[in-house]
Amino acid sequence: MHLRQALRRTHTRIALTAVAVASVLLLAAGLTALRANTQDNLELMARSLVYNVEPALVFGDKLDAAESLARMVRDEGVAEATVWDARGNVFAQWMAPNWLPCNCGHQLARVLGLKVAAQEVRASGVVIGRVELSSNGQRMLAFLLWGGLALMVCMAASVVVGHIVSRRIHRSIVKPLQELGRVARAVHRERAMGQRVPLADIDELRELGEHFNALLDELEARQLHLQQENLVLEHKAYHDGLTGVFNRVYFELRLMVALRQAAQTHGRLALLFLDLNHFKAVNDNHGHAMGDLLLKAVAQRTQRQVRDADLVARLGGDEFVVLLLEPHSREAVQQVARKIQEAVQAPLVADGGVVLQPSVSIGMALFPEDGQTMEALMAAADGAMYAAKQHFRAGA
Ligand SMILES: Nc1nc2c(ncn2[C@@H]2O[C@H](COP(=O)(O)OP(=O)(O)OP(=O)(O)O)[C@@H](O)[C@H]2O)c(=O)[nH]1
Repeated sequence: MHLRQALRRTHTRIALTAVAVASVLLLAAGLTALRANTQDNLELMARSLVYNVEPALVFGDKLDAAESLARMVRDEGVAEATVWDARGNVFAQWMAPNWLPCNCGHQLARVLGLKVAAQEVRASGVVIGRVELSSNGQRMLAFLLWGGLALMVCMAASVVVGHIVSRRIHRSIVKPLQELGRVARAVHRERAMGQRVPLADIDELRELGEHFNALLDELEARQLHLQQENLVLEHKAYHDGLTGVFNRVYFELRLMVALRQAAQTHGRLALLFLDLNHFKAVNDNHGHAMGDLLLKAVAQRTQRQVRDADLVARLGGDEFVVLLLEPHSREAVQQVARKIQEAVQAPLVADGGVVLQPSVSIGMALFPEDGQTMEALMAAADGAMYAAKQHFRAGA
């Protein structure tokens, strides 16, 4: 069952019970008071009748007694009024016309214990007759009917009010709870950390919403921190710390994938191996920092000579490698190698006016003709670079 239905049901039950209990108690109290008042009235009227019918009894004037009866009790809620003579015979009588299909008022009066009001008629201290009055109970019946009607109206009003109250409560309690659920679901399923719950009007729920939002703030900050850390770690894992180009791990991964794809599509690949000449002398003569500067310059200069899709990596020390994807021909690769060599070997002016004259040996290998596995291709490029270095040494 939904909370809204439960609230509506509970409110309606409480309201109906309260109205019913209050109405029954009020009706009971009202009837008791009315019964006492009716009994008093009957007694009072019986006493008045005694004085009015006494002359008629003394003179035996039944007509006058009947007129007195009718005149006095007609509109006073009396069911039956009887005057008895001293011998116990009916001297005069008046009976109220009954408009109702049943004798409900009279029966109600009996149920409520309303007694017949009786008074003796005396003349000169001698009992000459008796007067008896019984109530028709119609005032009490009317009270009961109007009270019942009012009870119905109150109950209908309670149902309406219960409905309105439950809707208000639903809006102020259930809606905020639904919002909490919606945001929690979005965070859980879609990792939507940017979502926040709107704050409710009810203090306790607003406090809950504030705590929830604070928790989301913290989670979002942690997630951001983790993402940044992951990026840094990923960068560290695949990049060379000094030069910023890719490292050996990443190069080997990419070469493996490129070889597989090239084998499937009958494509071509080219590998250039670079090794600086006499790099040790730079370190020795100008210091390690100058050596680092040269390594960074070599990385940048090489990177500038290739396309974005190609890959430059530092294998370690003064060794670099370039992976060229889909080269047109061996001549095209040789041309790229020449461009790289020219760029790297341009003079490098360091701070303090020191001018370095870098030199590099480059070896190349092509897939598939020079090697079909990663190891074979790298060995071929390394061999070619070694041959170029030997050539350089022989010339130097
Ligand atoms: N500044 C600097 N030097 C490094 C770094 N890593 C390696 N080296 C040095 O680079 C040099 C590389 O050695 P080699 O390649 O044998 O020296 P080379 O003088 O270039 O010898 P050839 O290649 O035969 O011409 C070594 O002296 C290493 O100490 C680095 O990160 N920074």
